[in-house]
Amino acid sequence: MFELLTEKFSNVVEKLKRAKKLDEKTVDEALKDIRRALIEADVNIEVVQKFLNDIKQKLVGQEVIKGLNAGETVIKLIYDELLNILGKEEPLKKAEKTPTIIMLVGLQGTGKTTTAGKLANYLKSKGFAVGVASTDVRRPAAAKQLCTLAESINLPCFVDEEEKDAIKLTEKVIEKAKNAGLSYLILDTAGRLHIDQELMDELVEIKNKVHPTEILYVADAMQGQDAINTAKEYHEKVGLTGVILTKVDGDAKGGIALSVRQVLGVPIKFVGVGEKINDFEPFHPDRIAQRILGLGDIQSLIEKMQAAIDEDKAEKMAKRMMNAEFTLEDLKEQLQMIKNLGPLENILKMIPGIGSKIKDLKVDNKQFVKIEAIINSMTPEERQNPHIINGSRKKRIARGSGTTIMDVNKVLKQYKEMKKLMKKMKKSGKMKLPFNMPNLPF
Ligand SMILES: Nc1nc2c(ncn2[C@@H]2O[C@H](COP(=O)(O)OP(=O)(O)OP(=O)(O)O)[C@@H](O)[C@H]2O)c(=O)[nH]1
Repeated sequence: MFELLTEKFSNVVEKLKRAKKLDEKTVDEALKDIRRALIEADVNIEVVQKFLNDIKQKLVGQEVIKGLNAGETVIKLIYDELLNILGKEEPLKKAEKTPTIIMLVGLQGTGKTTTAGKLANYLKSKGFAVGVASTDVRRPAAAKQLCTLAESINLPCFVDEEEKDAIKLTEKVIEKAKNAGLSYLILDTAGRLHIDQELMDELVEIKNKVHPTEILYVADAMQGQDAINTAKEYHEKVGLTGVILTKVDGDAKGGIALSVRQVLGVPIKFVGVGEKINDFEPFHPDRIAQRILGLGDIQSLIEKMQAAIDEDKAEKMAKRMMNAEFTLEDLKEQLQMIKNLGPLENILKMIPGIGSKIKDLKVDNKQFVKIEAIINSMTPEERQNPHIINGSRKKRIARGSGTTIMDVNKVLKQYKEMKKLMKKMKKSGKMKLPFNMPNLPF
């Protein structure tokens, strides 16, 4: 979702890094490029204006920061401003008395029910006793969908198909949930295709009845500014405490993520990154800002790897990458590890410097299997020293993997490209980020 922003911002960053001094022309050009990038990515126009004004103001009288050159100083300001508009990371609040009730609201089809299951699963993975409940009396199928999801992850689901009054239903399910000794209850509410006064009244009544600790608006990232406008109405009528952005894995332009905090004044708390129950993550503004600037997201990459392999191995692998010691053997090992982590592109995007080049490194999932077969057909020596792979070796590898010499060449080229980038970044010191980035493990 951040590809467009990453591509454009990385260009700005590259230009700034080459700038010798902070003259008006350099800064104006950078700001113009940023403005274009933000508008193209569908960022709310007022947010764009604020972003540019704040940077301009900070630049007035700005001295070059010690240890950085002129361009890096501007990059640091842009990073700070990105963090500013994305807002601070805010974890879920907890109620004084259990269960903490998290009410999910939003239009039909945004992924609300799926998100209720994902959030419950996420909290369960943190060791909490969690349950889900539905207050939708008009569409019994929605409650059924929620219970099927809950069943698949062994969590209790509180529904009452006989009850046709949403408020009475809410009272009943809350009572049941309270007796179940839960830490969290996720309350999925009814959705509509459009904003509807009757539904809003119902939501307000439910809110007053159950006093939820969190009221999270589930927004479909693909709907861009429309989703923000709808969220605004929900916020005015019901009062939101946060947003969950779904379908971030799609080709949404990313502007919505940069607009929510400023327009609504509430944080994005989680993002949905796929259709599966585990495709769900807390929203980390600092990591997103790094990713947008083309600085990668090593922290998320390591966390993803840790989920699939042991910690030592993940750290060793990341360090090898940071030192540009990356061999085809490493690539093969990574391919095996990340098979369960979704499309390879999503992983590559987290590697510093690769996010912005991702278009040149397109690896689709069919290719994924092919790459593995090709590397498997190499000898261990060839994997460590790919430069020894000559014409006859290529022929043998292609035959062994059921592919063509062209396919083998492609893998070697992609590998070389990755290695080149890592080397370049190591040399330019970009791996050691030019300023203090929080949360980096090195
Ligand atoms: N790619 C992707 N699809 C998602 C994500 N979250 C939900 N979906 C899909 O979006 C569709 C709608 O999700 P639901 O959970 O049924 O949506 P809802 O808002 O509850 O809609 P109703 O149940 O119709 O009220 C489903 O096909 C989900 O699999 C996500 O993060 N990424």
